[in-house]
Parts: sequence; structure tokens; C-alpha cells
Amino acid sequence: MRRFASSLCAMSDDQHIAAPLRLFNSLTRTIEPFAPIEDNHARVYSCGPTVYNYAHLGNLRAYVFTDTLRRTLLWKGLSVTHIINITDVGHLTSDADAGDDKMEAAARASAKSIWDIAAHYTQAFKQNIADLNIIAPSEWTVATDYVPQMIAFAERIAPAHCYELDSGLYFDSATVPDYGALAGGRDDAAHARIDPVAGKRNPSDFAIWRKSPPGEQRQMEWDSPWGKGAPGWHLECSVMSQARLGHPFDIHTGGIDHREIHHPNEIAQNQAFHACCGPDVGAAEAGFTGARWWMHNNFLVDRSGKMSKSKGGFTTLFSLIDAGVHPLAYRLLCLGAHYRSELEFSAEGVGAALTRLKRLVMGVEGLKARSEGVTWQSPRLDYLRANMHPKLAPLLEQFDAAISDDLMTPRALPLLEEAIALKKVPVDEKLCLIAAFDAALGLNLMTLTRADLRLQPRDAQIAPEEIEAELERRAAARADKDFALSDEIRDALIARGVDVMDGDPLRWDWRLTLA
Ligand SMILES: Nc1ncnc2c1ncn2[C@@H]1O[C@H](COP(=O)(O)OP(=O)(O)OP(=O)(O)O)[C@@H](O)[C@H]1O
Ligand SMILES: [Zn+2]
Repeated sequence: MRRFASSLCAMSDDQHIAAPLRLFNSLTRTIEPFAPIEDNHARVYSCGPTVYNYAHLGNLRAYVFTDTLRRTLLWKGLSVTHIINITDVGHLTSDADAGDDKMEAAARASAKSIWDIAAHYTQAFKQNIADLNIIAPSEWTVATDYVPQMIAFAERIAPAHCYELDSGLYFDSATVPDYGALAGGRDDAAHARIDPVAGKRNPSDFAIWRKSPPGEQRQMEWDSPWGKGAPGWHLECSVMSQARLGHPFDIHTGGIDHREIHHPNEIAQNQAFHACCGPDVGAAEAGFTGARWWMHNNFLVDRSGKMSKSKGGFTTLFSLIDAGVHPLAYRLLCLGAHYRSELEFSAEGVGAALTRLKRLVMGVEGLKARSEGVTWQSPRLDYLRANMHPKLAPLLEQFDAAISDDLMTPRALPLLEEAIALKKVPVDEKLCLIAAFDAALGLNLMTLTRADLRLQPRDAQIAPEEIEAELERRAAARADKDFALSDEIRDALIARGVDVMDGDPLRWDWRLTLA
């Protein structure tokens, strides 16, 4: 497995950039000014992967988004505690309460233990995170480590909010105010389309504890006051976010699919807990949801619609790397679209992102070659703002305004390109600004090299050294005006999957064609 170095240019703590940070809050469906609950410190929880398979590029878009959010909070001078969970139990094949546990189903299909499956895909996910230069969370919380706390939480809310059926302990969604407000209101019709569970009081009620069926032993099951069984998926995130961040915390993130069922159910549980067991017992604070902001990224889609593990036929970051695409080209592709817009994935799109990344890397390499010092390695934005070259100052302000405007990365990226291209500005001042931009964008531009970007596709039929040697032979043939030989060498290279790019403006003389 290839590994990619990551570096984050540290920014000084005392920098505060001018534009106020505004973020879209799915609760109100408006962009609101952001202020953390605690001074200078933001607490963020992101729903993590269900580790029954490799993450696909759509799943990873969700974490490029949270990383952009985290880097923007850092850019604004806040410290950040960020939790991502690992769902290794409880997520059913339907987001509501139908179907099988995804982990149990994967274990049955592969004849491996759930624990082995979880360990394998958790490791693969963490590798994806590192390859995308996503800052590791302050803590990864693993659902199965929190089962006693989940049982305790369920016991506290059960008397006023739950009822027991043969299949489990169910949350009565009519016991909390405004159930489903996050999703734009309660949608009983949608819930009714899901496999009905006999005895449920309302279609939107959900299991917070699933009993093991009689006579059946599950690989993952725990004793509880309601019998042997396993926690519901929604309960996990309520409990882990409360345990690690406290309620209310600042921002809860997830993909837009979570806005419909998973997050409304988390909110209902949080409201129930707060009403019966929170600091003001019995006095449910109006509008209490457990988090002040709920933020959702839109989908990565392909021709068949939302990229999805359950549906199959998805693309992983590993397969992209195997095809010779640097993982940060995928990050750049994501940044080129606003996180709330749908993004279509295609080989052409990611190919164009790779070319854009090459231009950025070559631009920065060219500047570094002309650099006189190393001041840019630790950009101090406060210093930079006070002393900045007049041509750079507007770029810094515009960049800050763009990312402060609900993380408008598509507007920020061209400013990075503009900074690289600016003429008649001292190189080190430019590099300092670029390093600062990159601290927010996470493209690793200060350390990536041209050579890093040239990945060898796994099924390549020819090694880079051989290609270089053949191109040298071709250059010699052309110098001798032996154009027949030159064409013959080029055609032979093309036949072996090498795109020969004469006169490439990036001086990228060849590339291996993507599968
Ligand atoms: N196509 C997609 N585009 C963007 N985000 C996505 C996409 N699919 C899933 N997500 C998000 O990825 C994160 C991890 O999801 P998770 O691992 O639970 O996926 P899953 O439900 O098991 O798989 P899938 O939805 O693909 O069948 C969640 O925040 C989810 O909303
Ligand atoms: Zn969650």
C-alpha cells in the first residue's frame, strides 16, 4: 500500500482573520454567523464510517468536507476538538430499522469474524484519511467501546420515551417536540414505506436497542435490561458525542442522507436525555438538539446516482491510486465544488483535477527554486497582513472572505492560482501567502513534488525509467531528422499505454493513460 506524506503548515495561535465566519445550519436552512460556545474553541463531531467495506469516494467526500471545516476553524484562530466515530455495530441495511446489521451481513458473506472485518476496514479508512491529507481527529471513538454508556443512556430515557417490543426497545418519536424538524418535518409516509415493525406506535419510531432473535446467537451481542442484543445506530452517535464533547457542542456533521433519519433520531434522543437528565431536569430548553450547528455535505454521484456501498459498483481511493491518480487530485476535485452542491465523479473530471494539481505543484516548485529564505515554512498571517506586499493584500482578504462564506472553496482556489502567477512580487512573500492558503486547503503544496504526482498505475506495462529512455532515443532520432524512427518509438509507447505529450505546457512529456 502506498503512503503519502502529509504536512500541515502551522499557523500562529494569535491570528484572527477579518471576515466573520458564516456557516450553513441545516436546522434553520440558513447561513448564520458562527460563534463557538466556548471562547476560541470549537467542538465538532462527525458521523464516521460503517466499517463493513472499503470507504468509497463519496464517503471520503464527507471527510474532505469536515477537514475543510476544521482547517477553516483553525484558520480563524480557534482550537478544535474533533471526534470521528467508527461504526462497528448497529447500522442496519436500511437507515431506519429494517434489515440486517451491515457488519453481521458482511461477516456472514465472508466467513470472517466481525472483529476482523472491522479491524481491516478501519485500518483501510485511516489510510484513506492520511492519503487525503485529512487531519486525524482528536479522537476516533469506536462504537463497541461505548456499549455500557449506551445502555445507561437508554435506561435513563426509557421510562418517559421508550416502549418495548419483542424485537427491541423502541423510541416513541411522539414524546419529543418537533420530531423530524431537521429533515423539514415529520415524514410518516416515508417511514411507512420502510418495512413496518409490528407494534410500533408511530411509523418514525426507531429501535434504540435491538434484541437478538430467540435461539439465535449474534457475533456481537451484550446483556442489557431488555435482554441480549445490540445498540441501535442512532443511539451510538448521541452517546459518543455526549461522552467526548458534552451536549450541546458546536457542530455535528454528516452526509446529506443523515439529515433525513439518522440525525433527526439522534436529536430526538438528545432532547429526551436533556429533558429528563440534563442540567435543568424537566425543563427542555427550547430548540435543544445536542449541537448548535448541523452541517451536511451533498452527494458524490456517478452516472447511476449516489455513490453507495450498499448499491455496489463504487470507486475507492485505492482503485484511483492504482489507476495512477494521486489522492490529492481527488481532494482538489472535491474542493472545486462547494460542499453543499452535488458533485459528479468521472475519470475525465479527476484527470482534469490531476492536471490542475500538477500546475499548482509546478508553480510552487518554481517559486521554491527561486526562494532566498525559508520564512514561508511557518506563515504568520498576522505578520503577513501587517507587512504584505500591496499586490498580495487583496488576495489574502478575498481568500479569507471566500472560506469564511460557508467554506466557498471553489472561490478560494482561483485565488491560490492567482497568487502563484502574480508577477513582480518577492518570491518569499508569495510563498508565505501560498503556504497560508494551503493550511486551509490541505493540498500539501509546500512539500509535494512533480515526482510525487507521477504514480505508476498498478497494471502499467512499462516502467518510468524505460519510458524516459525511449523518449531520449526518440529525441535523438528527431535531432538526426529520422522522423520515421521517432514516430515508430512514439507509436510503440502509445500501444503500451503511454500518452506522449509533445510541447506540453507543463513540461510533462508523458503520462500513462487512465484505465
Ligand atoms: N455518495 C456519497 N456522497 C457523499 N457523502 C456520502 C455518500 N455516501 C455516503 N456518504 C456519507 O459518508 C459518511 C460515511 O457513511 P457510511 O460509512 O455510514 O456509509 P454507508 O451508509 O455504510 O454506505 P452507503 O451510504 O454508501 O451505502 C456519512 O457521512 C454518509 O452520509
Ligand atoms: Zn452518526
